[in-house]
Amino acid sequence: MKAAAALPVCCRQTAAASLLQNPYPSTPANSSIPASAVMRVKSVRMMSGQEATFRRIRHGSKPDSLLTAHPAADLYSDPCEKLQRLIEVPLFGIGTTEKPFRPTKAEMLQAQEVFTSRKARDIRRIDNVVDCEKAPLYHLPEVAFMGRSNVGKSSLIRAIFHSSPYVKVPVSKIAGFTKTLRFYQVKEHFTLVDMPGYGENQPTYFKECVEDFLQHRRNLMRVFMMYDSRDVQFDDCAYMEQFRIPYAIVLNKIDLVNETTRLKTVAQIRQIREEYGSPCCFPQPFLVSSKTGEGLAYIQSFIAHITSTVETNSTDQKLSA
Ligand SMILES: Nc1nc2c(ncn2[C@@H]2O[C@H](COP(=O)(O)OP(=O)(O)OP(=O)(O)O)[C@@H](O)[C@H]2O)c(=O)[nH]1
Ligand SMILES: [Mg+2]
Repeated sequence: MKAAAALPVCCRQTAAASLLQNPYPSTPANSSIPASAVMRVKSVRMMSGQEATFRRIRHGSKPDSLLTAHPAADLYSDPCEKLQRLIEVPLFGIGTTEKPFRPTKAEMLQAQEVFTSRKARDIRRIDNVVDCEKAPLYHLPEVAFMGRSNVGKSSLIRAIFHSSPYVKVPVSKIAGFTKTLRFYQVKEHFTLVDMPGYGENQPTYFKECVEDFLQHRRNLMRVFMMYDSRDVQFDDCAYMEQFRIPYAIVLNKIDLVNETTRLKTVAQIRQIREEYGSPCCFPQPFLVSSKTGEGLAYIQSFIAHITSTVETNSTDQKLSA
């Protein structure tokens, strides 16, 4: 396939440079969400003890369920839905055909079980390659996590596997830590792929490695475009739109930003989709914290849903097919 566009770090030399210049401005000019509505948002504090409990579960020796361990906590509610309650303008859903992903608690518990391992081989790393042609096609659906260095891709995968004590996902505070495509197989259901980050300390072979993967991987169901909630620039989405790669936006590290910042970013995503069309972008962004576990159950459910591992009836199938 011809390479007409490249990811932002490489895009200056490509024909798609103009498309990528600033397709998603950081301050939408005509946002239909009034600034006053955003500013009226009250800051909501995190539930006390939530982070500590999540840590205990993550490092505990026996597999546990994040959801059942928090019967009273809001770990299985969608942080995005909480934002929606604060304003009247819909944050996502353009027209009448788009419905947000709303798994029930029972469906979330089922998804949680998918990511829980009781044997070492249930969930495991199966490959670690630079050249995606060297990674076999596993005949399983694949989902991949991409984004700039240090946004927390590996940390999110580690958090997703928190009930699987046998699988180790290396993370580091040093940007550019993950240098290869790392494939994790989840039982006989699907594979998750952790990708090298771009920007700071990106590997020299990044373009070949990641673009080949994105353009040629036949089983790739969805790419999670990850951002650090403190510094969101949607300049890389144009690449996904151009190559028609289905993706969903993930705002990680929400523990580090307040409700107002979250709301502004989500409003910006809505604006972008309206202006740009964004047929490949899943309408609903996922707000998560790999550190506290907030939003984790939602993204676990979404992965289980799009890989047809857990049926989620509350979703418009058209959006996630
Ligand atoms: N506060 C907070 N810190 C986080 C969160 N997620 C990741 N981090 C921290 O961010 C740093 C980078 O995390 P990684 O998961 O290695 O980031 P990455 O995107 O995989 O980075 P590369 O492999 O370099 O592309 C680490 O110090 C993590 O502890 C989060 O949700 N909240
Ligand atoms: Mg990494």
